[in-house]
Amino acid sequence: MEARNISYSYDDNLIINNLSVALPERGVTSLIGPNGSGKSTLLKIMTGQIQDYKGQVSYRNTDFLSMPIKQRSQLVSYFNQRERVYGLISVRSILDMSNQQNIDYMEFVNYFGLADKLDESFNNLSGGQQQVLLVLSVLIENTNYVFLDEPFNNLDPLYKAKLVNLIRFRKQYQSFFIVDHDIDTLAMLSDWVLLYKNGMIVNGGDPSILDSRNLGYVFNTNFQTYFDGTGHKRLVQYF
Ligand SMILES: Nc1ncnc2c1ncn2[C@@H]1O[C@H](COP(=O)(O)OP(=O)(O)OP(=O)(O)O)[C@@H](O)[C@H]1O
Repeated sequence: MEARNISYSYDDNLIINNLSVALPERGVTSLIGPNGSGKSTLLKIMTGQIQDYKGQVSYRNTDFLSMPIKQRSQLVSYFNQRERVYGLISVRSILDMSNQQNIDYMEFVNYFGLADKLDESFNNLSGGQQQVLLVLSVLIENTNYVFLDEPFNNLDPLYKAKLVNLIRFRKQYQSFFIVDHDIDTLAMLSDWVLLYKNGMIVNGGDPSILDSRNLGYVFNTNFQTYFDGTGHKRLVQYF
């Protein structure tokens, strides 16, 4: 899937500036950049929720917006917790609504320990449980491309580890495009990292590009990198 020469403005503010990106058919690509810089906007463009952009989003050389809605919804799914609030709807109904392919989702429900919550309303879940449920409802859509906007928000270390491991398993079959501010988690999970600033991708490569110099440039603040006991490069922000 490819976005080519994308530009987008809200009112007269240019948010995305002639950006091009190609996503592979499998694996995890992450997009890292400052608050309010346009990352969610880019995801909305690539998933067809914003359509009045300049440039083109295509899948195997076919314009994405020209595809029938059904085909688009089998190709891409999108998660953004801020935009999914289900109030009194039950956990089971939320999952059933997403389950267009009739898969047995109980394995996922059990994996996240939500089996006893199936008949609870969305409002009665904790923040982390709501987050996990919503990511899960996107995963069971089982699309080729999965766009996740801040999937690790509100997750405790166990939930985070479970979600990371689930994505690691599923990336063999699907392509994930993830926006998040949890840089340490993205460094361990991603196959490719894109650094984003001022409406443009300013750097891209494997997670080794997440060093103090590149991140300092993107965020205008200070980072230090070090190697942990397992030999993984880790990153800390210092103040
Ligand atoms: N519907 C809208 N109308 C007008 N301006 C908007 C709208 N949505 C977003 N913006 C503005 O566009 C800019 C980019 O927003 P966006 O949500 O894409 O940023 P982001 O990089 O995802 O930020 P964050 O990391 O804080 O989630 C912000 O300045 C925001 O205020």
